[in-house]
Amino acid sequence: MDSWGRKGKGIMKVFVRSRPTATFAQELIEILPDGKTVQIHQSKGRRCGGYHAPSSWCFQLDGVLHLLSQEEVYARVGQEVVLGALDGYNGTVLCFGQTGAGKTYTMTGTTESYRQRGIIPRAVEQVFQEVAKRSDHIFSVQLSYLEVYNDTLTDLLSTLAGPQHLAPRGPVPPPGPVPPPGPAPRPGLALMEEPGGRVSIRGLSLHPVQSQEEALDLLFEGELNRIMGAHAMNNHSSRSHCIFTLHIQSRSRSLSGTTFLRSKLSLVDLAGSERLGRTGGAGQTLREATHINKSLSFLEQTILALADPRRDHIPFRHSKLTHALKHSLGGNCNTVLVANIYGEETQMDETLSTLRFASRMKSVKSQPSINQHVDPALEVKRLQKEVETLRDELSIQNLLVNGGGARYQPLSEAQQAELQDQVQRYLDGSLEAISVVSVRQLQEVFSQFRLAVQEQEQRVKAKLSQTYTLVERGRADDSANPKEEDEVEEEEEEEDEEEVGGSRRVGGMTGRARVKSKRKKAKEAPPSRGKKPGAASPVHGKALETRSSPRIHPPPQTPEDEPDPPDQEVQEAPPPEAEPIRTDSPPTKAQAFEEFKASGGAGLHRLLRSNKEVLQERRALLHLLGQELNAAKRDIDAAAEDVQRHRHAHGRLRGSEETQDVEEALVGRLGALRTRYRQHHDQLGPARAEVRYCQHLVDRCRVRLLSEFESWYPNSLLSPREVPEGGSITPGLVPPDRSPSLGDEERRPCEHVQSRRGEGPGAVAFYNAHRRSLRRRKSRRPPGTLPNTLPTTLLPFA
Ligand SMILES: Nc1ncnc2c1ncn2[C@@H]1O[C@H](COP(=O)(O)OP(=O)(O)OP(=O)(O)O)[C@@H](O)[C@H]1O
Repeated sequence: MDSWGRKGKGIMKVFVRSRPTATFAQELIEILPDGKTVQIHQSKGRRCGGYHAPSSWCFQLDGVLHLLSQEEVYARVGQEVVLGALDGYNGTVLCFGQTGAGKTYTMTGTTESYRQRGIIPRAVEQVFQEVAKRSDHIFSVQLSYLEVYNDTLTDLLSTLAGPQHLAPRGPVPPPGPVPPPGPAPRPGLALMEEPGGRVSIRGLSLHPVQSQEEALDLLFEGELNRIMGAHAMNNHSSRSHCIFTLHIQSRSRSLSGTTFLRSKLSLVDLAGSERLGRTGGAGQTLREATHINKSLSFLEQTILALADPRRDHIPFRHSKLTHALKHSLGGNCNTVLVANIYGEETQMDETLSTLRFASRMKSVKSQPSINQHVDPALEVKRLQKEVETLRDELSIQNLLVNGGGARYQPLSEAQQAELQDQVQRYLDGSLEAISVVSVRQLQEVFSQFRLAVQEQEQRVKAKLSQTYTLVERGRADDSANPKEEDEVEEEEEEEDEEEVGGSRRVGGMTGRARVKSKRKKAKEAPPSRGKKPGAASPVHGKALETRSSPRIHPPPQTPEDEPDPPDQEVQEAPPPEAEPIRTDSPPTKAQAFEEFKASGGAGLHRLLRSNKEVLQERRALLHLLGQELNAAKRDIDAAAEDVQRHRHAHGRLRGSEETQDVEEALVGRLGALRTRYRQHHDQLGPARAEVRYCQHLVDRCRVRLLSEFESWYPNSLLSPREVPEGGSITPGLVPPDRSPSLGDEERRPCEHVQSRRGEGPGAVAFYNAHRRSLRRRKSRRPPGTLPNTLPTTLLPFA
């Protein structure tokens, strides 16, 4: 699929969008039939009649979005940029224009209506739809929301906990009055220029998001925190510039892919340009307007500099806004500008100035390029594999062309013995030179020399010790238990065979780590306890007993290696068979676990068992494959030796046809064996991955079974007074009188959401996020105060 965002034509796209109004100045604003040109005619009353004053201006743009719905606007403006961002191109959409011309409506839309949502929520929806479609890639999406107000940076999402921060957290505020709603000030927020020229904002929170709903939740949270104000031109005016950024990272699922893509999609709602006299502001509003105009004027200067090929310095650092947007204007970015105009006669001066800005922006060049990065760890793996393949190829080539002198595979035992013999003969002087044709052989020769030197040293030491009756000590301890390694392997195997035993694996160690720990403990234990089953504490004894007879399903118990035993009873009680079960007391945890497996946890238990069966099957296959691989390797060594032997024996008769046939047959066999080896080898990786995955599933099932048991145990088997305070309750077991129920207030929006499901695939996520933002707003507003935002109107104001 080819599209603008990915072809990267190198010029910014500029659209004009007009705010609908009943008194649209049709005589003065003419939209030509090509849908791309706007002509502005000077009103007769205002024409100054001078020689230089033109009576009309013509602006050629990429499209005029007049009376178009939000959906149509997004299709023209946003869709391609978003697709580009998912393919690794940086993308920016900016809304610019006079105050009240519809920038926020275009960028965010109304948060109450799914149909009238703007570019940001639509972009979020498209990103997650595409992520779901592109199943051959793994995506990660993070977002940030920055506000530039009076040339100060604010994190609009700092009210939320949990994201990554690049700056240290601010000092703890002293006790005092409750702060007003909105983001807490983050003194650490600062623009940083990294080596290589990349601009980052220290302290701006980055929020990982997994779904459209999560992202919208954050968008609406940020909207709550934006600084809004009312003035004569707009009741609900954004007094700041806002930059909503999606940071997208993707990598191919294929194991051979070592690169990943990282792109930024910046969606910018600029504050409105305004004539100070017309907005009627004073004090705070006037100060804000001065800052807004100043930063927009710097933006314009920056854009003019970007558009001028003779300029080698671009004044990005003049304002926080341009500095933050350094890589979002031109550069390697797909940039789209929406110039919002308010087409009433009284607004003609502002309209003209917006259109002039738009046409200047159109001449800014950009060079979009994919932001591809190499993952060093994966690259090393790929290169290692390539070296292995090349080595194989070299050795085959050498065998076929030069008669197989040089070898690039590890040396066989026979070859090592041959070299050892050569080294010995060389050392005792019966051999003039050692013939070496590969680096591996050279290394082997060196290690044979080292061995020879070490042996010589040993001999000298032994002689000396005999002479001076020296006794060598300290070796006995090391070989105290030669079977230990084997036992470890066996124990490890049995660990895997073992049935789930209550809470013993939750939070504990796994596999080899557990065995090592046990071995260490066994060493540390007093000698009288030894390794005898049952000699230690009951639980310890039981655990060991279980190992010696893996077919008996052990009851759940706390392993001795678990850091915090959850239940004293299980730790200290004698084994079940030692104490008769008291009918008037609750069953032990071990018995309860058996019961749980037969009742509430039966499904999970069955799943665990079948997963384990699959795991065992896969392991057996892997084992078989390993054996076949070893056999193939041995066959190759034998066949290579046959070839050598044949050449050695028939060296002088090489020209004879019969000898050649035999040699060809031997070499052919060797080739076939190598192919078989490679086939087995290729299967090994996927087989190992399968085993790992099955093991992962088994582990998850275990953990799930245990955690469900932990929830089930106190509620099902103990009387209510025995339920520990704060003990968890499994949803299915909650008594009806304790079940959580939705209040009227909660239920109503749910019904509302249900009824709106038909509006579109993302409507439910949109309304869910909206509902949550309303709740947050309500909970933050001090009692008795009015909402801090006014209802959004769809009608033009008078
Ligand atoms: N295309 C449109 N369709 C319907 N209503 C619109 C449209 N454009 C703007 N409006 C309405 O006009 C009003 C002002 O729009 P908005 O707040 O988006 O302007 P703005 O350019 O962001 O202003 P400011 O710079 O002061 O923040 C809002 O009530 C909005 O709903």
